[in-house]
Amino acid sequence: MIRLVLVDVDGTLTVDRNSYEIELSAIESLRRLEKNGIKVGLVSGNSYPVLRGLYTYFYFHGGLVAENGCIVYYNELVRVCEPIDKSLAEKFSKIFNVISSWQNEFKCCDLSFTPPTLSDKMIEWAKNMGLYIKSSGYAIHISKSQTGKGIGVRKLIELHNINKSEVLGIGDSSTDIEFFEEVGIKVAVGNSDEEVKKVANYVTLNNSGKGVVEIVDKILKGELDGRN
Ligand SMILES: O=C(O)COP(=O)(O)O
Ligand SMILES: [Mg+2]
Repeated sequence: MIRLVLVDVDGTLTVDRNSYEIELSAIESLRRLEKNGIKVGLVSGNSYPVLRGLYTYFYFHGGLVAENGCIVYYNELVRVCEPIDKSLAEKFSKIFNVISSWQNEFKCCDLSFTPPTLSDKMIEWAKNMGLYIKSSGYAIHISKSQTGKGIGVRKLIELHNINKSEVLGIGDSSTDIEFFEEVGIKVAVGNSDEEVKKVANYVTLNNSGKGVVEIVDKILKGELDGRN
């Protein structure tokens, strides 16, 4: 029985993977889950203030995981990672001529940069600095801990005191693969990275937010957890 649905934001709740426009029909759909007793949570590389704002006004009640797993909120705020030296934001953006996200000012542990293209030189620099580096397709992320959304999702599920088999996750990019390892049912939206589709239990026919609408319909019909 699905009791919690966790959704990535950029590329999953948006109209497409290269857009910041929220697919409003996806939000309306997820609210149907909440009305049917299934809580909805957000899991993203975005900062806590951004995610807490979205979570509050989407009127979801399943909690959130921000900063690619480092910050968890569900009735209480839990920081799961080591803080990063924030001066690295300016250093990294100068060395590689990338834009340091405005959100970095509001982050503790995971810094992000655009454009999202990861180069071998960046990977080598991060390794030499003892940092971890990845790209979500929207931004490059560097952190001190080997964070991943999975570490935060595991903590959030613990706070819910439920089993991972009762949790369904929806995502689109490589940063969602660790997230998927911590949930029972893994859903990739239709335009996901191929590596995400490979590990998914279900790939939606529709892309991004419309894929969320599609999967919510299936959940409510009981088609995904063996009830139909
Ligand atoms: O912050 C990013 O890089 C993208 O965010 P996401 O984890 O919601 O896809
Ligand atoms: Mg995403």
